[in-house]
Amino acid sequence: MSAETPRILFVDDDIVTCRVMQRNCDNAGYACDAFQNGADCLALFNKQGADVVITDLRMPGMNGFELLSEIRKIDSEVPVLVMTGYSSVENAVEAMKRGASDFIKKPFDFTELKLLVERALKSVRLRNENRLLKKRLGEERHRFGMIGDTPAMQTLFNTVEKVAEVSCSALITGDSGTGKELVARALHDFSPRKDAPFVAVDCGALTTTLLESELFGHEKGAFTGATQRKYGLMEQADGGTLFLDEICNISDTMQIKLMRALESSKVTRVGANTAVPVDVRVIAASNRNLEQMVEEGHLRHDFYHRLNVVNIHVPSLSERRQDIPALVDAFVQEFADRYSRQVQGFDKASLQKMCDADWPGNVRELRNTIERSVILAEGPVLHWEGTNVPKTGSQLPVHFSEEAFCTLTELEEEYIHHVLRCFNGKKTRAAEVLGIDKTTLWRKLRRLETEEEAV
Ligand SMILES: Nc1ncnc2c1ncn2[C@@H]1O[C@H](COP(=O)(O)OP(=O)(O)OP(=O)(O)O)[C@@H](O)[C@H]1O
Repeated sequence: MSAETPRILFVDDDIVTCRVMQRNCDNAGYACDAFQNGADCLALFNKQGADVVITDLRMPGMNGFELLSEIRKIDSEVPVLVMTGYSSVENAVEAMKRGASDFIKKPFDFTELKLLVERALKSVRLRNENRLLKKRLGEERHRFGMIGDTPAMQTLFNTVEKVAEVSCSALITGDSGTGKELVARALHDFSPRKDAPFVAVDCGALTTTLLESELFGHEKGAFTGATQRKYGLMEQADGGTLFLDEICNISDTMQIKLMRALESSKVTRVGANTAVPVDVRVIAASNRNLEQMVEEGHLRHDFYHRLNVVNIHVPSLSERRQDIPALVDAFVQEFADRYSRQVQGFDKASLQKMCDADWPGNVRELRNTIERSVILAEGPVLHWEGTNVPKTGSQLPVHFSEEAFCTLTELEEEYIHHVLRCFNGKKTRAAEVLGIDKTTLWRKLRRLETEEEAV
């Protein structure tokens, strides 16, 4: 028997009908199990499933309607054909209402039944093919681990595909949370450099001196605290990709040093006399208008052009609202799995509100909103009121006292540390929950540390 042999479960309390049916099915090339009661059929269906179930309606014990309802609880799609010797319109209507795919009047000849079985099998085949096709289409549309069905995202995916092939520098622009880092990773993962490291540096998080030592490394004794040689990130990324995030925050001195390293493909560790050859592809990202920064003199013209060989712009979420339902679905699924929550998705009105909202924090903000909704879910259907709902006191995770007051700065410090503690010090997660980018969090923490040192 081949794996494609259709499996039929047949139920009729008359033993002769069962035997005839089995014989006819054998001859027709179906694998048929026949039962004289609904409970036995249900037990096997529960264990192995079937391609088609054919059941009589009037039977002692579990009748055909009850069997149909039980099967529908397990499988909402398997075709169930009902047979009835007491053919009445009411029975047929009732059977179809309960989810039967077809019905047949008794007595019938096998050729007649076979036609119905073939029709049912064909509809199952078509549905499966359709699903497969949709899945394939979906995979094509959701490329590089990114969701995006809109023309803007399809254009982006095509550009990523082309740019990934070559090793040129690329500048990724777009608002915070639009997915620039995902694009950078895709450029690396789909490039010939994919087996070498992808090294990301948050340029906004480090002072010029620290960034220099991070990027270029240093020799033992190069400065106080340099107790041993350190290989810089550029050397670590050798053969791979160096991702410079928040490039707009880099100082003039560093722009010059970095440009020199990129032009010569060599780095000089801090405190070293000789340069070491490196082969890195540089991808930079910024959420600021770099052309304007060049015009205003905050960014070097030559540095900007060195990075901007190809510009990949990631559109903000409000420019591609049609992607919101697919993103919502994917994030609901992701967080339902992660937090083991039995949730189906948002109700229609909430989904509409999500599609209409502005999402200044873009995909990151949408993702965080969904994560929160899934964690706090009170039932299988999620509900979202919108971003503009004022928070009541009880929703705030801090307790305010009428006797003791603190400054906003103190409150901010307290809250940042609270969130960091909740996420075991993980700054990326903390920044997401706080609704700020990583650089801003780093800056705030640096400011707090400096203030503590000064006390
Ligand atoms: N198209 C997308 N499909 C699925 N997830 C996405 C998509 N775009 C962004 N995300 C998710 O949104 C979050 C923010 O993305 P990412 O960090 O790449 O943004 P960014 O533009 O680099 O942000 P920033 O400028 O603040 O560094 C991440 O969790 C990312 O996985």
